[in-house]
Amino acid sequence: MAAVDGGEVDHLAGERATAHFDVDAMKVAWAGSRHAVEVNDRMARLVASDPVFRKDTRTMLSRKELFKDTLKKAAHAWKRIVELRLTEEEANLLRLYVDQPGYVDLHWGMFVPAIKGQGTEEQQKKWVPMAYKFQIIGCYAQTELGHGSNVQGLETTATFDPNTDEFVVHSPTLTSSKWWPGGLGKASTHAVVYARLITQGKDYGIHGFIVQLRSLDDHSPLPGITLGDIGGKFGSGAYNSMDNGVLRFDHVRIPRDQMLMRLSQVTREGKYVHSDVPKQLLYGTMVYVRQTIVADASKALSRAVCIAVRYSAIRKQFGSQAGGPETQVLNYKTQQSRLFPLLASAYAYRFVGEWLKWLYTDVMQKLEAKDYSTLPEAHACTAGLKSVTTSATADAIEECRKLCGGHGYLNSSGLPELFAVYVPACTYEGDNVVLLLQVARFLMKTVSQLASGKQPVGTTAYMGNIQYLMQCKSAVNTAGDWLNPAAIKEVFEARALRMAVNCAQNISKAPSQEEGFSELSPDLLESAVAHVQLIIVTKFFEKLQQDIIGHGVKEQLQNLCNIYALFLLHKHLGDFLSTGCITPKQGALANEQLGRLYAQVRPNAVALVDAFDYTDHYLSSVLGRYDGDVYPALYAEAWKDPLNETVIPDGYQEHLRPLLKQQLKFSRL
Ligand SMILES: CCCCCCCCCCCCCCCCCCCCCC(=O)SCCNC(=O)CCNC(=O)[C@H](O)C(C)(C)COP(=O)(O)OP(=O)(O)OC[C@H]1O[C@@H](n2cnc3c(N)ncnc32)[C@H](O)[C@@H]1OP(=O)(O)O
Ligand SMILES: Cc1cc2nc3c(=O)[nH]c(=O)nc-3n(C[C@H](O)[C@H](O)[C@H](O)COP(=O)(O)OP(=O)(O)OC[C@H]3O[C@@H](n4cnc5c(N)ncnc54)[C@H](O)[C@@H]3O)c2cc1C
Repeated sequence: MAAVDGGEVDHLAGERATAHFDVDAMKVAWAGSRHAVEVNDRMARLVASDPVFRKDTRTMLSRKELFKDTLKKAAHAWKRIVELRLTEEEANLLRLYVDQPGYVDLHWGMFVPAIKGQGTEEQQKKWVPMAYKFQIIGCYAQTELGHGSNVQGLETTATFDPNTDEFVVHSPTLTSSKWWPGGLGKASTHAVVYARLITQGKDYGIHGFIVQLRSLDDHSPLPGITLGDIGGKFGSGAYNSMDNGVLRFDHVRIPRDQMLMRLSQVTREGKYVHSDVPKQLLYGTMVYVRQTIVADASKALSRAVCIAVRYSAIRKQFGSQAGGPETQVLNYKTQQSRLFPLLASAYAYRFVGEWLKWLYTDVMQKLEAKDYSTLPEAHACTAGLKSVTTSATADAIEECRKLCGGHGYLNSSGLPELFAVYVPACTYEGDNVVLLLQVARFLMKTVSQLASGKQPVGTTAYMGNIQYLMQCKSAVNTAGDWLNPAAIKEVFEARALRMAVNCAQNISKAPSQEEGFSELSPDLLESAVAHVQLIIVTKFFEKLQQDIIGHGVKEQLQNLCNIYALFLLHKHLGDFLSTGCITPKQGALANEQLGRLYAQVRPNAVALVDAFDYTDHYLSSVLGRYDGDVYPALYAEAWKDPLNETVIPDGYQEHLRPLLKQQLKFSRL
């Protein structure tokens, strides 16, 4: 079934007819199962057909109107979820297709997971049902005006008072004001607040506390609490639907049992007791969300690519000398070499996101059984993949805007808003550089353990092959040799390992480990990126080993996988050459092969984006319409702008007319 909600004529029918594969089967490969295709399709259509979820005028709304519209949509979504008795999977998809950031994201995405992950069973029994019924609305209040990345540097205090069996939550300085939490500004009634726990005169560092912020009767802030929105953000529409907030506490008292006590407890007497679980589990909610952000990266990227591919097939510029028809811009090799790697990346991120979800579930099961051994790997993978996929996706959305020429700059193309809503993903849930440095630390630790004979496992298992990978030379002789997965994997592994080992050796020459790490941090970032790119390439190859059904589907995915890997090789040629993994000639052969692969993708490009199965409502782009009827839609859209409500603009009488009617006063004019 095609995701049409556009017009009658299919201007892209010719493009669709040239596809060499079964699009419906590709939809299954993309979504993960036939069931997933069906649920996605049903939820997307449910949203698209409901007038409350319209978003075509969103960028023209004022901040207040936009926020109210978000409240309306969230309440309506909840009503539909309850009425239709949607499952959690369906409800989550409904939220996704409503496509408007709002307090519910933080309520479900962070507040509830924080209580589930850090609360005792008793605390979960008390708070989770209320949150599930929306009797309370929660947010995740960690970041402060003065500190975000450095969680251990937060300043808010929660001091235990044994006389009343309460914690006193306080913001001692301006910089300790909570700043940024989504949903905090106007909607939330409660928050999980991260604060320094002080008891019996000692500071035990950061812990989570459930704090009520607003009255459940009239929504006014409770005594001692100052609350507000932190102000307008980048772009029109976009993330301005979210009430990111500021919060200050003036000696606010909460019962002792509102400290989240799964990891550590404070007794009635005020004694601090730490359980035998690693203290990093305090960061568990962030790990969970980073994993969902990787899955979301493929959504955002595929959306931008879908728009750019369809429009590039419609848009024509220049023609034959003989005055023949103009050329579709998609036929230009430059357009292909900019666009097809992004198409391939969308598929790559989709599959690595699927794998990461599996890894996360596996780690959670192990944690339940008190096996904490895979926690560092889970942290490194979520942090690294979050960083690499969001940075590349943000860049890619902007590239798609440029690929759409001037029209890409119009709000009606959908790309400006998509970009504005997406870019903060490079910052929230951990700044991408800070997170890559975490990966680098993990890599340096792994390298240092190699000497002691400890065999690395999981995504660093390749490092165990150090003898071979440090000296191997690629055997690629022809462009076609680059189609061999083993040839690609070998050079990606050798590059990642050699970069990590180089860093480790250079760090060891520094006066101290810390100084060396700091001095080498730009190189460490690149080393971390190389490791993460290897993971993505490897997971794509592993996906191809699975049972993939449908005419031509596997072949298309193989092409995309090769494009993804060879594009990275081309982009980071300096790494591969300087580490001696390949020769300049082999680099040139990879580029030659890339060109051939682009030619194979060309007739399939439109069908490959159709396989994302997006409705026109979700894409919200006149350029990315399923039917390709771009020009009438662009033309009609312009007339909807509030500026066109009147022929003569507001301000004509005051500012334009006097100017035009002025008497010339300058003699020389
Ligand atoms: C319609 C209704 C529908 C309803 C239906 C239902 C709908 C359902 C809806 C669902 C919607 C979902 C959508 C969500 C949307 C989200 C939106 C975005 C929101 C954004 C939120 C945020 O933006 S929220 C704040 C995030 N703010 C950070 O992200 C701070 C980063 N900053 C750090 O994270 C730490 O500050 C940093 C740097 C590690 C240093 O940590 P540190 O100071 O402790 O120091 P060290 O670096 O020394 O680490 C010491 C040792 O801990 C190890 N380690 C560190 N972290 C670890 C970890 N996580 N796990 C394990 N181990 C870890 C490390 O590897 C070391 O290990 P070792 O000692 O062995 O080497
Ligand atoms: C849209 C949005 C929504 C958010 N939602 C929430 C929320 O719901 N709840 C919440 O608690 N927080 C939220 N945040 C806050 C967010 O998590 C932080 O902004 C983020 O973690 C980055 O921290 P920071 O702002 O302190 O950046 P900083 O750390 O101040 O970064 C500034 C610069 O310094 C660099 N830098 C910092 N440390 C290092 C280092 N060690 N080495 C090298 N370079 C470094 C960074 O790379 C960056 O270039 C949100 C933020 C945004 C933008």
